[in-house]
Formats: sequence, C-alpha cells, structure tokens
Amino acid sequence: HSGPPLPKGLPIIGARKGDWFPLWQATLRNSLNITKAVLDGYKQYPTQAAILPVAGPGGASFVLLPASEIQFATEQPDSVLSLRSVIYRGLLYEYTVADQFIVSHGGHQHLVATTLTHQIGNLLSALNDETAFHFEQAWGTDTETFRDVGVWETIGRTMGGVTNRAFVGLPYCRDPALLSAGLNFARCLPLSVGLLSFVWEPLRPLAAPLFTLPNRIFERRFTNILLPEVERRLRHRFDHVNDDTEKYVADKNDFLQWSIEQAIASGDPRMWKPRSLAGRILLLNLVSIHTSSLAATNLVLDLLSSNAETLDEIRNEITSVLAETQGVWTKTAMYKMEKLDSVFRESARLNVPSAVSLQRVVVAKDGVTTPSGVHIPCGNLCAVPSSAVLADARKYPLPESFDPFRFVHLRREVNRGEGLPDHVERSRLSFPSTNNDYLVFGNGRQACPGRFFAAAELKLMLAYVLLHYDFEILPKRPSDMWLGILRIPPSKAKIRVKRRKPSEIPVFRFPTHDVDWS
Ligand code: HEM
Repeated sequence: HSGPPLPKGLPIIGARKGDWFPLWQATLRNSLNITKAVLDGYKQYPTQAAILPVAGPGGASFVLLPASEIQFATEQPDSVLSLRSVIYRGLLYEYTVADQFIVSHGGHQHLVATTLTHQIGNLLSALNDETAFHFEQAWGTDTETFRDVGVWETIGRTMGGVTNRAFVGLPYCRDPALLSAGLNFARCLPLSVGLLSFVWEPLRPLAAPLFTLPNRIFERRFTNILLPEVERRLRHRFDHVNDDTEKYVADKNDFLQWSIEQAIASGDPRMWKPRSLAGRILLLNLVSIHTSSLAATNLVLDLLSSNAETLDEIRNEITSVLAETQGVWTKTAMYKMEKLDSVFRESARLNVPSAVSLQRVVVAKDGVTTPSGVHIPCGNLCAVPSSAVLADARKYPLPESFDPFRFVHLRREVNRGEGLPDHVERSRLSFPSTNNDYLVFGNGRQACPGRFFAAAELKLMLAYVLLHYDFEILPKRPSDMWLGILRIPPSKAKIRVKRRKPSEIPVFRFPTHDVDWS
C-alpha cells in the first residue's frame, strides 16, 4: 500500500487466517467479487471501521466506515472529508485536464445546484424536442416492423444530445463532432489515469504529456468547436453592439450563458477566458452523461425484462396525469407521475453504479476521528458500504428482485397520517431524494447537485419512448459486470422496438414558461 499510513489495528476485509500477505491477497479476492466483499464488511463490521482493499478502476485501500457511521460521513464538511479531492486524485485532473484554472476554480458545480436546477421547468420543452430528435434517428420511425437496437449505444448518444441541449443549446447539441469529442474525452480518461498511476509520482510530470495526449486532443477538439460561439456571446455581452445581438443573447437560456453571466459577475477576467468557459462544459459532460446513460440503460433493460403490464401501467399513469392538465406537460404534472419516478429509483437501487459511496479523502490536517474512536490520518480515502445497504432485506424486502413500484408503496407508507405539506410528501422517496439508506446520488452537502436535472431528463426520456414506441419483452435480463468498484453495463445488449402509429400517440405540449423548480 503506497500513500498515507492506514489507521492501525483495523480488520482487513477479504484477508484470511494464514495469509502471507493479507493486504495483497485480500485485494485480489475483493477485486474478483467486490459486491461480496462490501456485503461481508457490512455484515461483519456493523459498528466498526475496516480496511477494504480493491484494485482496478476506482480501486484503493478504502477505510470502509460502518453503516452506523454513514450519518457521520454525510455530515462532515468538505474541509474534513472532501469529495473534490477524490475526483482530482482519482482522475488525475492535474495532468489530464490542460486548463488547470477550471479545475482549481470551481463554479460550474454551484451553477448546477442553483440555476440549472431552478430552470428545469423552463427547459422541459427543449429537452423533449431533443429527445424526440435523437430517438427518431436512433430507433427510427417505421411503424410496421420491429427492429434491433443497441441500448447502451443509442441511449448514450441521446443522453449526450439532450444534456448538451441544456448546456450549450442548438445547433451544438446536435454536432456529432462535439458529442464524440466529449464522449472520447471521458473514455480516454480512465486509460490515461491507469497508465499514469503506474508511474512513480515524481516522474509523472515527465510522463504526462505522452500518456494524456489523447485526452488533450479531445479537450482541444471539444473546446475548439465551442470557441466561436463562446466568443460571439462574449462579444455581444460586453459590447452591446446592437439590438439584434442583444436579442441573440437574451434568447439563450443554457448553461454556457449562465456561466458567462457568472464569470462577469465574479469580476475575474480569468473566469471569462473563452477556452475556460468551453472547458467547463466539457467537465460537465464528463460527470453527467456517463452516469445518466448508465441509469437509463439499466432501467430499459430492467423494464423490458419484467412484463408488458408494467409498461402499460406507466403509460396509463402518464396519459391520465396529462389528461388532468389538458395535455400540458409541466414539472408539477411530472411530480404526480409516481410510477414513472419509482421505476428509476428502483432500477438505480438494484444497479447502483458504484459498490461504495460517499467516497471522501480525509483532508483535515490532523486527520479525523470517527464516533467509534478510530483515528484516520490525513490523505486516507473513506467510503461507506452503500451497495450492501441497498441489498439489505430489512430495508428493501426481496432486495434482489426488480419491484418497479416499490417506492410508490413505500412513499404511501412513510407518509401515512403525518399530514405533511403536499410538496414534502411528494418529494420524499422520489428518485433524486437522498438518505442514508439510499446513496445512489451520495448524501449531504456534497451530494450530486445534478440529480434533479438528471431525474427530469430521464423521466422525460422514458415517457417519450413509452408513448412513441412498442417493445418486445426480453426473455432474460442481460447481466452487468464489475470492474474495480464500478458496475459496467452490458454494452452490447440489444432490444427490439417499433414506432407506434400516430393515432396511438397522445398529444401533449409544453408551457413556454414555468415557475421555479423547487
Ligand atoms: C443518474 C445520473 C447521475 C448519478 C447517479 C450521479 C451520481 C453522483 C454522485 C454519487 C456524486 C458524488 C456525490 C457524493 O459522493 O456525495 C455526484 C457528483 C456530482 N454530479 Fe452527479 N450524478 C448523475 C447525474 C449528474 C448530472 C446530470 C449532472 C450535471 C448536470 C451531475 C453533476 C455532478 C457534479 C457537478 C458533481 C460534483 C462533482 C464535482 O465536484 O465536480 N451529475 N454525482
């Protein structure tokens, strides 16, 4: 184990009596079956921290905090347990991202939590438009015959387009060169990181230019495509040249525009360097598209390997809610679609993307002492056994089965008789809500700021495909695999789809303006 000293005296998950090299042997065993390792840790050490060594993507020697300390981990500020440091360390941003300013000066994360989340209602119409465009291309419009489509590939492309519609708008969100540069940047990253992590730290600056070359090429390609647009908007924003141009900017309601406003408000010229503004969009692509595509792919595979009645139940819910609003699709209408929401929460529970959650680097200089009295020195990586919590039958009965409306029922139970305000009742146990038993989006102050947006675009997408396509039910759920601590979807899995006839598709529309999403 290289790195800071691990806390002393903790048991090692995966080590056995008589091992010659307990840490190494445990690393090997855990890496071959990570979900079992986390489950063993969860069961054997419910109130005591343990070491969980894992190799491979995302792997490390984690200090696995017990389930009883999830609340403690949730509550720690980022000056003690830092998520940002996990990302910078895990992705070696120091070498893999050329523009270090955007790495050291956050800002886009805050905009995701505030403006993007508040604007969801206003974005719904554009997101739906983009969803329709990409599915028509990828799944076709033939209403006569079923066709095979690759799930991961077509959904990934759609998520890229839809998400970038909110980030940079038309026509860029449909530019295949931009989308593939973003995707390739994300794909090359683990490779560059993998290669660099074999290099002795003092030599990394020398090896980095070569090992991270593909990343830098894609970063350059992505930002080059956006640069003219960024410069154009900046010119308009700064020069106020004429009415036409002011209108051009005023019409823009996307992340790039909010970033420009944020940069100008900061007064720091480094914030509005065109390449930095474009680079932030790339970093956002990195954190949003893979995660959302994973959630959507798993959901489609789960749903299509359950039964046709479930699909119809969700379709009926959507059409009956829309009937109440005369076909107008608002965020409030979407709130009412509890089944549509529940299937996502259930699928993400069953297919949690990472075996551990709340990954945090101890950044407090003197380390941190847990409630059970374990001192963890600065520099160590902590995590909690979230995948085991999500598979605990005491919390989720029959945890291994996909129970699409599990959370519709749970919500009713939780809320019974409490007389909570309506919006609280509705949001409890909804897809993006987090708690210690549901850490798919993390929890606490550092939880995923994009989860409300992700939930909205995913639900809109599922509603679109259910209303516009028929599906053949799969005989068997194609299985995922694990690499390091990460779940890898069955990227070659195919499904059979056929466009519905126009007469079968209910008509709905979007209001041009909506109130804040909160
Ligand atoms: C289903 C989709 C998604 C999942 C499962 C997911 C999950 C997560 C998780 C687990 C974290 C770490 C939280 C913690 O440890 O407490 C995170 C962080 C983050 N997520 Fe998401 N996320 C999703 C979609 C998105 C989207 C769509 C966006 C942007 C629009 C986004 C933006 C971020 C950002 C900015 C961070 C913080 C990382 C940083 O500081 O750079 N996520 N996400």
